[in-house]
Amino acid sequence: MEDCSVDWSVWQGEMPATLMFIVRDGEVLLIEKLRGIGMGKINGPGGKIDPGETPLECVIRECQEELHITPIKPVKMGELWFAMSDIPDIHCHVFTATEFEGTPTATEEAVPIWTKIEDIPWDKMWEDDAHWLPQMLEGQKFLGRFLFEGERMQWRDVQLEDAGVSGWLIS
Ligand SMILES: CNc1ncnc2c1ncn2[C@@H]1O[C@H](COP(=O)(O)OP(=O)(O)OP(=O)(O)O)[C@@H](O)[C@H]1O
Repeated sequence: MEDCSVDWSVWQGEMPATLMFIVRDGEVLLIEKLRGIGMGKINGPGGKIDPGETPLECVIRECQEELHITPIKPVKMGELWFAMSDIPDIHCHVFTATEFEGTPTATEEAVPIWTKIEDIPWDKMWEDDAHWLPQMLEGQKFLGRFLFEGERMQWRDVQLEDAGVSGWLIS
């Protein structure tokens, strides 16, 4: 991979966002995203953090809005730093949970898809996902930094456990 043109030591995401991956019985709750950034892709529920909201508050609200469920005791597992070419840079906080209230329901924003971990459809997801989601689903915390040109990943760096967590911008 070529050198990265981004100076990550001063990088600040312009758009704070969240993602949630609920895991139960060897399956993960994914969505087909019907609108917003990454429309048409498979991802976890999540979205932009509203002004005054914490990442935890945001990820719970987005699960309620997109799937009509409330995750219980979400755990922050990682940060994703996306330097983008055509949209603002995204600073995403990634959570997991094993319990939730409600029934995952299709909405105007998302269609829920329970997926066996071994059947995750990488070719329908953002390119970076294959470089941190498997590790996270095995319980490892992480910091992933990625440079995108449009929808194509140009550069990546993923740090696991303490090496990653110590780089988080928000604990
Ligand atoms: C570049 N590689 C990427 N890999 C994995 N996930 C990515 C991603 N780039 C963006 N994402 C996620 O996509 C959602 C966008 O937010 P998005 O749905 O547009 O926000 P929100 O639901 O608030 O949308 P509306 O403005 O209401 O349409 C948000 O979870 C964000 O973390």
